[in-house]
Amino acid sequence: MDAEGVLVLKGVERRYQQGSKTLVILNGAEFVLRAGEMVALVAPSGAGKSTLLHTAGLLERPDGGDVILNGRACGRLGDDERTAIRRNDIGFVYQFHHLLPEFSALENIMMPQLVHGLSVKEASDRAMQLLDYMKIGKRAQHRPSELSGGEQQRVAIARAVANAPLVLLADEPTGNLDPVTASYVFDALEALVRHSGLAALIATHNHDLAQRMDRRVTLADGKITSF
Ligand SMILES: Nc1ncnc2c1ncn2[C@@H]1O[C@H](COP(=O)(O)OP(=O)(O)OP(=O)(O)O)[C@@H](O)[C@H]1O
Repeated sequence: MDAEGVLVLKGVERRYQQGSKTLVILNGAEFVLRAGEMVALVAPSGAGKSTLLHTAGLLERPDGGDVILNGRACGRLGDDERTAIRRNDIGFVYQFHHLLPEFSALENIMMPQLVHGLSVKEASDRAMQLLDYMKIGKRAQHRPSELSGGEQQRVAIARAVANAPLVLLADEPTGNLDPVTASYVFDALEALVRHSGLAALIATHNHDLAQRMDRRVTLADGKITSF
């Protein structure tokens, strides 16, 4: 691993073209996420939080600079390599759960593990363990539509960590929940991250949740700063 951190952004640039206008979203962004660390990303709407998470998570390619995961420079790798790294090393949680509607909670969590080459028994055991850990073991056979919003998000979180990634990236993981449910879901997320020693970067508008993380960063003028 890079001695500096599990995820390192070095001078990352990201621009979008809107007609004749160039929007500069990331402008030499520097960031280090260390193993076991939970960092809150708090910034106004439109500041570039999703862009940052997508670039750090190899869903988008930086226009300049580099994203270094576990010591490996990933910015200029080909699509296949980026996809493989994403599958193995990065877990994503979004504001909306994006679970597959026709599959049960258990099956949704098993899916990435089966793609990863685990046997059905191994994947099922691990998925059940995660559901129990998230205190929704009794909901294992329910489809997403049969779960509450908070339960759906717990399943999405369990799915994101099922492959034991190095880094968890979350984009407003509780943004769609009422404050009480958000707090419970965050409890479960935090317990899981702490228990597994994952490094996590979590975008949130919720200042109470941000306060519970190890440190807080923001985005201003395309740069990442602590506050
Ligand atoms: N594919 C794209 N093409 C053009 N502009 C884009 C694209 N994606 C994002 N943008 C613009 O880049 C800026 C940053 O967007 P981004 O979604 O990263 O912000 P955000 O901080 O996550 O916002 P929110 O909190 O509202 O989700 C916005 O002005 C957005 O309109």
